[in-house]
Amino acid sequence: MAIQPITEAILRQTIRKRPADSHKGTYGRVVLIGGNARYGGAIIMATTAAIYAGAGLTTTLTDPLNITALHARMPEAMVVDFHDLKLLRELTEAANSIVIGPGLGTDDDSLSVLQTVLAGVSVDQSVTIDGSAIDLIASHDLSLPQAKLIFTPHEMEWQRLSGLSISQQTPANNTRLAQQLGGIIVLKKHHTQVLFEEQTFENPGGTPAMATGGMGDTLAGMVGGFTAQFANQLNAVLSAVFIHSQIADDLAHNAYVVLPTQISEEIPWYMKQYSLPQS
Ligand SMILES: NC(=O)C1=CN([C@@H]2O[C@H](COP(=O)(O)OP(=O)(O)OC[C@H]3O[C@@H](n4cnc5c(N)ncnc54)[C@H](OP(=O)(O)O)[C@@H]3O)[C@@H](O)[C@H]2O)[C@@H](O)CC1
Ligand SMILES: Nc1ncnc2c1ncn2[C@@H]1O[C@H](COP(=O)(O)OP(=O)(O)O)[C@@H](O)[C@H]1O
Ligand SMILES: [Mg+2]
Repeated sequence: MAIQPITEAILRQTIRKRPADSHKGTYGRVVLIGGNARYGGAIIMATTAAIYAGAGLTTTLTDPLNITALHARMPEAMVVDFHDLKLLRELTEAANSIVIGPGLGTDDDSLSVLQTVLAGVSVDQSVTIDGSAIDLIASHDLSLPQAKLIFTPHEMEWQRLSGLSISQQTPANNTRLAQQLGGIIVLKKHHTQVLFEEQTFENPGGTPAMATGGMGDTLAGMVGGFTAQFANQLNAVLSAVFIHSQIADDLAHNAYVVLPTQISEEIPWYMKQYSLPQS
């Protein structure tokens, strides 16, 4: 099947005006898990993006070293030590959308956290698997739960997960491996592709001004926020991918580099534009 572009029409169908009779519970409980002692910034950026993307209630489970920094930047987030596996399981089970992996790391503690999350998720939950969580699944050959799975690998992470070297990552090979894995695959690169069943979408936007650590962590948080709010999971993911790079392209008109946190701050303005009736 031909590769389809992600279009603004998909965003207009997805990001709708909020009903007046609604509350934070209407817009989803997002739980994000990651950020070890070395990579605290990754989970802070993912959490920031989920909140700016409109998640109703956001809880982050991370290494205790990151709690003060996250609270200082995002008081909207609730924060818990990810070593408390009982609480991790409880919070994960209560979530609509889970994001696991930004800055999680790949040591034994990280593996226990990931295994606890994967054991607790259920079919109705969205689970976005990013960064270190992809690496752990690949290196430990972990079995995947029945849930609405979304993987967000860059090309090297896709190599580890699929076994396809970057030069083997052709459309036909990618589709075959994506179907074997199941779920939605966001293959991040210059023109990011989104694979679901037999369909492949390509993001028309994106700029090398985005090549800054944390840019993918930000996308993972946006995917968490959008999948919590918008029922059509494929359209939610396509919308997150499109807006993420559209903001970057707009900022890059006048800026040599675009920071991940700058993207997050712009998300509500772009969502508003897509939610307005077309004149
Ligand atoms: N501030 C923080 O806390 C941050 C924390 N972070 C966290 O760090 C963890 C590890 O994630 P990671 O992505 O940094 O490392 P890894 O998976 O080894 O990938 C890099 C290797 O892949 C290769 N490569 C090939 N193609 C590529 C492509 N298209 N895009 C990207 N890379 C590509 C690349 O090749 P190179 O050209 O550099 O030789 C290199 O060999 C993860 O949990 C993440 O969330 C980061 O987000 C940074 C900010
Ligand atoms: N040259 C580029 N053109 C378009 N998008 C890019 C470019 N370089 C990086 N990006 C985007 O930035 C993000 C990088 O993701 P990732 O490597 O996971 O970052 P990190 O783990 O540091 O947060 C992806 O969304 C990717 O599409
Ligand atoms: Mg990444």
